[in-house]
Amino acid sequence: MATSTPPARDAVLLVNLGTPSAPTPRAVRRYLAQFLHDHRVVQLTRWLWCPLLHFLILPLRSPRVARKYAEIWMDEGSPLAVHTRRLAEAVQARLPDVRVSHAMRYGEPALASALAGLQASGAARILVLPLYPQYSTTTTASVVDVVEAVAADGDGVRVVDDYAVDPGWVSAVAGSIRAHWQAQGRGDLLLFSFHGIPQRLVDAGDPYRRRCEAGVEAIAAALALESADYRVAFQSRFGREPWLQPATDQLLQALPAEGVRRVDVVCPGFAVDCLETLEEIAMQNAAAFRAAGGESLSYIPCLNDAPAHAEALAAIATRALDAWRTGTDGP
Ligand SMILES: C=CC1=C(C)c2cc3[nH]c(cc4nc(cc5[nH]c(cc1n2)c(C)c5CCC(=O)O)C(CCC(=O)O)=C4C)c(C)c3C=C
Ligand SMILES: [Fe+2]
Ligand SMILES: [Fe+2]
Repeated sequence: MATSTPPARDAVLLVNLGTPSAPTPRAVRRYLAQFLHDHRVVQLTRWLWCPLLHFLILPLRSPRVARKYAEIWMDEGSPLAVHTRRLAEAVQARLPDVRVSHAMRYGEPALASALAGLQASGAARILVLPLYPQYSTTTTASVVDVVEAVAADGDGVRVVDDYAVDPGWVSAVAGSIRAHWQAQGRGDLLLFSFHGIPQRLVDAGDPYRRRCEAGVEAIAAALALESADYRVAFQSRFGREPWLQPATDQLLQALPAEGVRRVDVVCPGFAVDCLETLEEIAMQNAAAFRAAGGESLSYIPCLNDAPAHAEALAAIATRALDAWRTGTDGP
């Protein structure tokens, strides 16, 4: 008699930011509209922000950003979508007794539907693992907003809030930098570039900058780096208000005058490669660095679906699920 596999009682849902479904102005506009209506991302009041967004930002930005997506688009889709899907498969291979899937905060597969689907399938424990190593109100808290809206009492769903100094993840990032240096040679300086956020949010208590710096310290220690060997900067500024400093693009253009001819750039805030790493860093900033007198910018890819990354995330999920099952952590 044929037997069917019982549904896994525990589930892990990897959640990434999201990305357009196509490199076209229309698809980019749809994605940006959802993203930029999130009050965790833009805090302006609706009556001020909506006219600006609908009549100025979306019409002007969507075609320009669509051209950038077209430059990095893969045969199977947007790099962020492709790498996130492959990462989820790699984590699943390491957790045979748990159902692993992925969802996006903006766009598809939608986080709310993925959660509702897991609940309907009878999963007893759903562990949401946002693919943001460093907690921020702009990213992780926005995932929590959706979780709380779908699982009103929080019962059966938990969220990992941060893994900025998790030893497995730190060792995976350090290992990827070491491997890059072995294969490509080492530059004069290593730049850690993180996505920025408005300085105003950090002043109001967002721990993001501290979490980025704590992670850098741990990675630098794992690589036995001296403080002169590396710098930290923040990229991808959006809007006019002050964002975290120093800005990656400005720092890169100042480095040649300080005698830095070859720079290595790693982006440990991004779990997988995306527009902000492949286009902004590896294309745009690399060209600007050379134009400012630098010789070469060597981009160190994100962990993507590397075995060490999948192992680190699987271990984080296993620890959280074990603590949940045995009641050895708080709710
Ligand atoms: C890794 C963490 C991220 C933080 C923190 C973050 C904050 C943040 N982002 C914007 C605005 C935009 N970000 C855009 C792209 C984008 N952002 C992240 C991650 C973080 N954002 C990723 C992974 C990506 C790439 C997505 C992809 O499809 O590859 C964009 C879209 C592109 C563009 O129009 O330039 C915007 C807009 C704000 C305002 C913000 C904090 C307040
Ligand atoms: Fe609106
Ligand atoms: Fe962003």
